[in-house]
Amino acid sequence: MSERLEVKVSFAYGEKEVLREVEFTAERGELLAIIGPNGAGKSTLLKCLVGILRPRGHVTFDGTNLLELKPKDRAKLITYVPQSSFPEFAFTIEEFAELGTYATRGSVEGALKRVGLWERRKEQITALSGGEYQLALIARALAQGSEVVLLDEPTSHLDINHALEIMELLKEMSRERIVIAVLHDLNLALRYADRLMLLHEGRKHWEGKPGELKPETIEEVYGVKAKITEVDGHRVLLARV
Ligand SMILES: Nc1ncnc2c1ncn2[C@@H]1O[C@H](COP(=O)(O)OP(=O)(O)OP(=O)(O)O)[C@@H](O)[C@H]1O
Repeated sequence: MSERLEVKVSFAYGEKEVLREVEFTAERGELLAIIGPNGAGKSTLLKCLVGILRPRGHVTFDGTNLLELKPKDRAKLITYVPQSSFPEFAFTIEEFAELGTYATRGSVEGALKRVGLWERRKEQITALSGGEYQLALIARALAQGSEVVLLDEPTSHLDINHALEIMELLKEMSRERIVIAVLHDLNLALRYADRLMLLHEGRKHWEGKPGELKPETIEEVYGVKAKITEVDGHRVLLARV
């Protein structure tokens, strides 16, 4: 088994071309961060990977083009955690985690324990704070048991403590699967990702390890002056207009 995701996709909303031959690979054991300015196509890319949108091209895992699979078969291999918005329906935390297509009792228990919500499983999902709800979303993805987990801005709306907690969890999850997260916080991306892919106007502008990102690349894409320095062994990005 190659345990590798190979992607080459293009996508248009009607006449509007949004992704242009975006090509990359991701390996098991890797946390890949997708970064880029607003409107670059990051969310669209995740939706294409998971099959919510139908791109041109291929999304291949271990030699199988996921785009050709039935949704149920695809769900075994790839899971998507959307941008956090609170559910309108009344579920308990446990029922919510069971919503994944392939969740089993055992996998739900393991997932809720992993994110620290097992003791609260009988509470209503609406009783959770934003950060806790994000953990419940991740538990639902974990319970599904997929090889590839995609997350759209998993740390948005979270305080720094909860954001770090989520990133630590993603890092741990990535040891035995492929985790791909859209991140707006470049410092979290620099600190936690094994690799970064920078999208700009629907194209892959740059790809590399956090240690390889140059301030000029940030300036080209975001239009801000950037400085990258090191604090406690981590690369830190400072930006100014
Ligand atoms: N349903 C849609 N119909 C038409 N255009 C859309 C649709 N959804 C997104 N777009 C457009 O596609 C482009 C890419 O949007 P997308 O949401 O993928 O970007 P993004 O990089 O995730 O942005 P952000 O960081 O602001 O969330 C934008 O120009 C957006 O206006």
